[in-house]
Amino acid sequence: MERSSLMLEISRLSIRFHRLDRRLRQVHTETIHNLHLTVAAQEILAVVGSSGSGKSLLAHAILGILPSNAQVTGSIQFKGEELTPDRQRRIRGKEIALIPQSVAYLDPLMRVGEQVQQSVRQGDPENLRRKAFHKYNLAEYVAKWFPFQLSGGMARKILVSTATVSGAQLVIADEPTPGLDASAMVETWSRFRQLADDGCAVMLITHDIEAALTVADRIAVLYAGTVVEIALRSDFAGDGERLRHPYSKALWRALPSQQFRAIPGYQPLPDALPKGCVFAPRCSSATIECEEVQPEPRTLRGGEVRCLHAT
Ligand SMILES: Nc1ncnc2c1ncn2[C@@H]1O[C@H](COP(=O)(O)OP(=O)(O)OP(=O)(O)O)[C@@H](O)[C@H]1O
Ligand code: NI
Repeated sequence: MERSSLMLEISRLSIRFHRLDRRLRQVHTETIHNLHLTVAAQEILAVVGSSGSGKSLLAHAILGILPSNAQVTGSIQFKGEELTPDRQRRIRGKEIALIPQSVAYLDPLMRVGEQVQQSVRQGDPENLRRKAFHKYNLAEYVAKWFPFQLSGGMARKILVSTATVSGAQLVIADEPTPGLDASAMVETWSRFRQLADDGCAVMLITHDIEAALTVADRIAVLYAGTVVEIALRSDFAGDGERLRHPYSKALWRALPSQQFRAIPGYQPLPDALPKGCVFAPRCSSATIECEEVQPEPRTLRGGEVRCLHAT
């Protein structure tokens, strides 16, 4: 991918939490470690991973809204320049927009139409808000409502509309579709496609790999706080033979359409990570080396993989 078209470039990102244990000793848990990924303009990158794999933390790190006991190391670049805390504050909600996982992020004291209109930076706010409402079949009078009057699905539509009318160049959507009916879901995906086609970079965070495959160009597979593979959408086919990492293959084969072949075991918790490859304890092809060494990401067949044995 051409460097100039890269909107977001993350390398060696780690997030550690400090807290005191019962004996008032400092303990650290590393919830994201040595994570790499890129999102280019005109691209939808899906970040998939099971609950607790670090998806929301990744989004919050990019926006600079992690809790104060989180320590971030590594590099996050936006349009080729480091995202410092100061720059994050300046461009958040403007050049970079978040569709948060929780509808609790809506301002409870502001009418929802106003919330959507406030995020518009280019064009006529009311006109853009009306169009967004129309596409989502939201009645015009809903604009005057407060968040507590909305159903879960309506609140979700407001959140997506707020981000998509903002004119941001990078949109990060953290599980944007729970509570949406099928037609609203299709509308959301087509909005994201439209944004990307207009030059925006979209990062779609989801645990729903099938949903990701309907809309994403590339898929980053997150496991225990790190990206184990970046695959192309077309790699998720057949029996998963084109996928590079054993965990991605396992995710694919566990889907209902692929006969639910789940692998035994659990994703390790941040405070009990294995010494070597994070997936080694569950991997049927793991060797002694895998238990000792953390594999670095490497390019393979047009994607990326973090596995010593992938071919
Ligand atoms: N403020 C915090 N302090 C300590 N640990 C945290 C904090 N917030 C999150 N974590 C831990 O970081 C890990 C990743 O959390 P995160 O919310 O990013 O997961 P997720 O992939 O978004 O999950 P889900 O799909 O359920 O939304 C979890 O193990 C969680 O317990
Ligand atoms: Ni989350």
